[in-house]
Amino acid sequence: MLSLVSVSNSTEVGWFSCLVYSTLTRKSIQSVVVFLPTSTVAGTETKHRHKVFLFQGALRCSFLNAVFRSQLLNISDSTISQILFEFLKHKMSKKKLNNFLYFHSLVMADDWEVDNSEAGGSNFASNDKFDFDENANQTSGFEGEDGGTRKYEGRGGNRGRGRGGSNGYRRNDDGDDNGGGGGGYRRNRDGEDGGGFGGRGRGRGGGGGGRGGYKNRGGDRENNEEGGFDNNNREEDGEDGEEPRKKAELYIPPEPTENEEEMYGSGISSGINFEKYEKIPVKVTGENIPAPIKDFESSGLRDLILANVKKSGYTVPTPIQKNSIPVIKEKRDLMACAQTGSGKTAAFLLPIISNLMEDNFESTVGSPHAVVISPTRELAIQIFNEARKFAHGSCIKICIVYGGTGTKHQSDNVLKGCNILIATPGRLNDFVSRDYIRFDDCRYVVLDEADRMLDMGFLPEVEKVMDNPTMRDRADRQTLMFSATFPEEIQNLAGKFLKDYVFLTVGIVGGACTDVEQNFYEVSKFKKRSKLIEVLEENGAVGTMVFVDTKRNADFLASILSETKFPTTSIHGDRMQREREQALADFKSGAMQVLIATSVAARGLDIKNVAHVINYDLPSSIDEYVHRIGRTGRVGNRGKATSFFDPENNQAVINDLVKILTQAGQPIPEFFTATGGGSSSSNAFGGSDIRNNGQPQALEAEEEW
Ligand SMILES: Nc1ncnc2c1ncn2[C@@H]1O[C@H](COP(=O)(O)OP(=O)(O)OP(=O)(O)O)[C@@H](O)[C@H]1O
Repeated sequence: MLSLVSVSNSTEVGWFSCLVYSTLTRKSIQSVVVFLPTSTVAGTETKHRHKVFLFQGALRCSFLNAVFRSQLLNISDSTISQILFEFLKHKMSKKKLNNFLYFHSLVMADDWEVDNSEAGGSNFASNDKFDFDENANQTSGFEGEDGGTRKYEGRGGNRGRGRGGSNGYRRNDDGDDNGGGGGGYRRNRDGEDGGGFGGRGRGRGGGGGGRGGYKNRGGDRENNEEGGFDNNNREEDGEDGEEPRKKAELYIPPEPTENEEEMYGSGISSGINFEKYEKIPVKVTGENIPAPIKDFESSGLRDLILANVKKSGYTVPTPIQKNSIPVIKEKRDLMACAQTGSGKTAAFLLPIISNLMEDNFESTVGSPHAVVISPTRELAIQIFNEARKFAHGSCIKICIVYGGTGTKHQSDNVLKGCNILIATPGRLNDFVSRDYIRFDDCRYVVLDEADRMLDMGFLPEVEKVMDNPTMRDRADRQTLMFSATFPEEIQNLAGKFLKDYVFLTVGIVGGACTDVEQNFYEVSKFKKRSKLIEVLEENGAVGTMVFVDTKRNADFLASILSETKFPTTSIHGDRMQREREQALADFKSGAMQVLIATSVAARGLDIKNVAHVINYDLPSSIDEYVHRIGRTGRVGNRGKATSFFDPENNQAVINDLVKILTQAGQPIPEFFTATGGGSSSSNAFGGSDIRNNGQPQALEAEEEW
């Protein structure tokens, strides 16, 4: 049997020798073909050298990756062997080769090396004769294959995927899938045979598009929220330089709905454990703390808002709302922390809208009265929709500006009048620098997911906003910060933007939602993929969010799952904004059962019917874990989270996980202790008012948590 192994770049050479060694030691494997960018294979065990066939150069890597992945995509072995044969014989034309390079956009998943064990054996018939000639393969004639815009039109045989270019990972058995680029990974069962192997039928396959980042879209200067973020390990755009840069796309988002049913039907209905919120201990510290409200009716919110609250299906305020609403109404600054899915958005929007209605400030074009900043575009859109529903029927105008979209459309909206502006920081600063937006009238600055907004990734953008010459002094504005997690070091940083603030915590700072059942499996990275399918089979796939660490793995897994019975899409920072929104819409509507996501979707997103969150890759930060699993089990509903614990890579987070599990009353997996645990990042969660200025004022009896 001939086994195929490939490494894609020199950074992977480290694990390479071990891989080759372990591959070779498996008795059934007689030969290993190695495609390397350099001749680094020298370190391979010499006794196996006779079994190793070497090919050098990036093209070989791309090609073999393509072949390798083709196999996963169910191209028959005979097809692969034919391709390989042709290739090795130097008879393959560039045109034909391109046909297979189509797959390259999905072959670079981080865990791809694991496939060596699962799929590395290509099952070539042992009598396949390949004339391996290392030197003869040095010249490819295809260098730069990844640099330009690749066209993968019409060559079929390989199944394209997706539909209409909008969202990827869909099957299209009709073969008509011309839809504008960027969809990627389309399946086209009837792809035109452009001369490839085994192609048949008609239609246009391809699509590709790939990753590669999309800086400079529409001339935006935004940065931070652009690429999404992966737990502070943001993959830089075009990092591997192997794939074409995504074309800029002028995306104009659809107009928000005016249909009341849609507007008010978007929220999650409160669940069976909603009443348990009342038992969560609340602590408030600071000077002259306003008393909490008991219900919406006596909250002092304007009647119109109360009517809209009712239309939203809210009958009782959650603890964060009971305590925040009076603080904000009384024009105090606030740093607030409450568990995921407990209604923080309404806790700041309702009193701000009410105050603005009362104060009736004069409006100046481009000078909003309140600015809400969110770390991700999708969260900004969600807050925008929430604000629209609470302000519906009033004179308060809500606007949104966020990256990945046409600037003109958004600036036009802002210039039509804007009382409350929801923004991602990059686009906000871009608009400020173009003088579309000023902060002279800005009475409220809200940082949603405040700890994220103040961490290293976003802090410079936030400082830019706060230090803008037009920004009102902190004494003349209210600054409000909300999150489910608030590490002490971030609280320290936050202090400089706040004045005489109230510090409010519902439950334990950074604690996980107790309505989420948390399960763990010990899974090595080599087994994650099959485990994922097993878990989906067991639990049902509908409403499952799967978190992975890298954008490429998100794409890769989505493409693999789409080959199964689970309709799957993905969201991450390298997808076009149109695709991101479409992916979310498809997941929300149920058209897609599974959403594979990077951490760009970890915070804030409030999606109905998310039944299950799977951490395919456990995040290294416990806060990140808390946010991710908080996509389920919201407003008193029960949810389930399953995490794959990789003993090789996840030791460092064990102690923090143990604390989180203990606090949430969840069982601790036995293998946590068996594997010995790791060091805990001491202040990773928990905490109290860092000002330590006197006794916390317990507003409600403290109960066991
Ligand atoms: N008083 C209430 N009664 C019933 N439902 C509510 C109430 N307040 C908010 N909700 C609903 O609860 C859901 C979660 O609210 P929200 O998104 O504001 O949570 P959050 O605390 O901001 O969560 P996260 O930390 O994940 O951002 C939303 O669907 C919202 O409409």
